[in-house]
Amino acid sequence: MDFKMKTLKVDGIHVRIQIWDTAGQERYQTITKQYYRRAQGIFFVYDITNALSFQNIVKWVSDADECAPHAVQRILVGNKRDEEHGRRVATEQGSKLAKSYGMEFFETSACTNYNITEAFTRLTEMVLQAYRTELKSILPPNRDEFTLTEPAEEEDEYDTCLC
Ligand SMILES: Nc1nc2c(ncn2[C@@H]2O[C@H](COP(=O)(O)OP(=O)(O)OP(=O)(O)O)[C@@H](O)[C@H]2O)c(=O)[nH]1
Repeated sequence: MDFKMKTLKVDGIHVRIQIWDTAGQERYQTITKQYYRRAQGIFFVYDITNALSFQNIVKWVSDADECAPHAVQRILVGNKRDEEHGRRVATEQGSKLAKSYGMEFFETSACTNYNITEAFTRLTEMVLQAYRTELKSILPPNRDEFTLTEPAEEEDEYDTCLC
């Protein structure tokens, strides 16, 4: 299980997000489910060059449905967009599946950084929207903006991709 912190500025608010990268292997499934319980947003990520990873999304979504809070925000991601030559899952298949779940859909590349910030920003926006009522209750009066935490001076970038 990988864990990272990242500060994003979304809708004028500095939001510090905790990112948990859960293990994809079957044997860790019980532990992985524990992490869904406190999740506010989930990316379901498959590899566009691996049809099996796309088929497995159904299982991840069903686990999350079982364990995650009702208000959890979800986005489907097809990663490795830089490997177009090895593509096994068409963009349309991804967007169709996302639509069937009522999710937004991004194709990304962790290698070239394609759509990474966009996907994280969008999920953060969706979480802020979903938890707006709770957020308002902690906003100081007469403030249009609220810094949930000060941005850290230096933070890790997203995982470096060794590909
Ligand atoms: N070309 C390319 N390779 C990538 C990309 N993202 C990850 N990889 C490579 O894919 C391999 C698997 O990446 P991981 O991040 O370990 O994948 P994972 O889904 O977290 O794997 P689990 O730990 O089993 O859940 C590594 O060799 C990465 O370098 C990408 O966008 N493009």
